[in-house]
Amino acid sequence: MKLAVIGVGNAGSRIVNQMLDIEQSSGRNLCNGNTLLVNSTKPAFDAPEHVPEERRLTIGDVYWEADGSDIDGNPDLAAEIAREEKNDLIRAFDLIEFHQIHGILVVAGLGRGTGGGAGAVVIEQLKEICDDPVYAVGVLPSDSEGEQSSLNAARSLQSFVAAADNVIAFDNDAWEDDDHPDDGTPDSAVDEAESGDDASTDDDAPVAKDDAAGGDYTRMNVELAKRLVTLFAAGEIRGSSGSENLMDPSDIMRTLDTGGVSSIGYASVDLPQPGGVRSLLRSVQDRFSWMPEGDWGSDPEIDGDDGATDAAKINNLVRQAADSKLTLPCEITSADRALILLSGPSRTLSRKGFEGGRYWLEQEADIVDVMAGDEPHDRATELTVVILFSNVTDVARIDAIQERAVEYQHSLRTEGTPTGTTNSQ
Ligand SMILES: Nc1nc2c(ncn2[C@@H]2O[C@H](COP(=O)(O)OP(=O)(O)OP(=O)(O)O)[C@@H](O)[C@H]2O)c(=O)[nH]1
Repeated sequence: MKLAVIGVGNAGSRIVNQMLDIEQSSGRNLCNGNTLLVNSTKPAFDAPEHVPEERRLTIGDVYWEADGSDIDGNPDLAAEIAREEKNDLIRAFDLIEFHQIHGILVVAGLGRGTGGGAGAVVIEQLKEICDDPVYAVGVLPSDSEGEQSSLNAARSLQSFVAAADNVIAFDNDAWEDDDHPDDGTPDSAVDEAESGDDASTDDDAPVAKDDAAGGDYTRMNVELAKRLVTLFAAGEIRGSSGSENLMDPSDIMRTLDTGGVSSIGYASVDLPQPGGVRSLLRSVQDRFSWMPEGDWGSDPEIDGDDGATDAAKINNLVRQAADSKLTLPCEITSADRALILLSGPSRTLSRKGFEGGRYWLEQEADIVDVMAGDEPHDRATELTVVILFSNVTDVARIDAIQERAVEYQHSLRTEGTPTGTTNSQ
């Protein structure tokens, strides 16, 4: 699938930048340069910067010059400024080659001002000028950010859901937790680790908390970006061979057609690598992407000639992805639709295992509409399963944010003074 990706606010800008970093390193072509950042300040990046200067729009300059204030956590002011500077937004949208893409992804953090406030206006404006679906990624603040952040997030999430075709959510609260490495790790993954299998759901690794300037979020941004790029760029790998079960953009669009809030699960397993001359040939080929995929004869060690083992591995990986820490932890049985993507070298993509995993998910999550597709990636060193759960409705974290927001709003009305805190980036 080809998407234009637009980051709004600091979080949105960093996550989009991280997506582009992964797009480049994984050899996928998700957006073909169709990127844009919209912000009220200059964001600090946690990866090499991939969005050229001319694709970065700064809003609100006139305000700051006039009265010295800035958005500083106020989504209403951010939305007002974005509406007033609508013409600049529309001019910036001209940089997007709409004929090249299937949809647009707007990425923003919802706990403060610019992402939640201006982000909603960006989505509304895009919906007015193009017929392609506009999806959003909404990052929910962690509990420690205080009541004001919960109120901002509750309100912004509502406007994102109303304006966008679907909102994929990421819960900082669930992902920042490095004190409890077992939190969210599925029992199956623990079993695997104990039995020596190298399958991983990536959620058992601690989240890095280094410096300011977005450094606290580096690990989270990588995890989120990896899931988004693997899902949306399925089939956009340079030099990948065809497959009868190839993931089609229309399947992803149909899955997201439900509207509402969605969540992503992910699991991967390393594959044994070839040695000797085969390895040398492969590394030469990797350096020169114009070289055709080599067929150097079969190597039973990596070619997965044991169909039963491959089928079991894939079946197991689907279960692990469903049980993994989701971008937004939720009750998967409350999803309307799901989509399973399997990515890896074509020789390891066992149809039987995939169908088994799909059947398991249908039963386990009680979802009638489970779509599935694969992405042959002959240079991949791992087998990956991504599951998209669309329109999940049983989400404890969203309930908690809404409750906290209502209580805070009530306290503002009765006491008249804010009791929450807002954190800057
Ligand atoms: N996952 C992730 N979350 C972030 C990151 N930066 C900030 N956040 C979250 O996103 C929310 C919004 O923060 P920012 O993006 O810095 O704020 P903003 O939208 O630019 O708004 P203003 O600071 O008011 O201009 C915060 O409440 C955090 O929960 C990031 O790099 N990654």
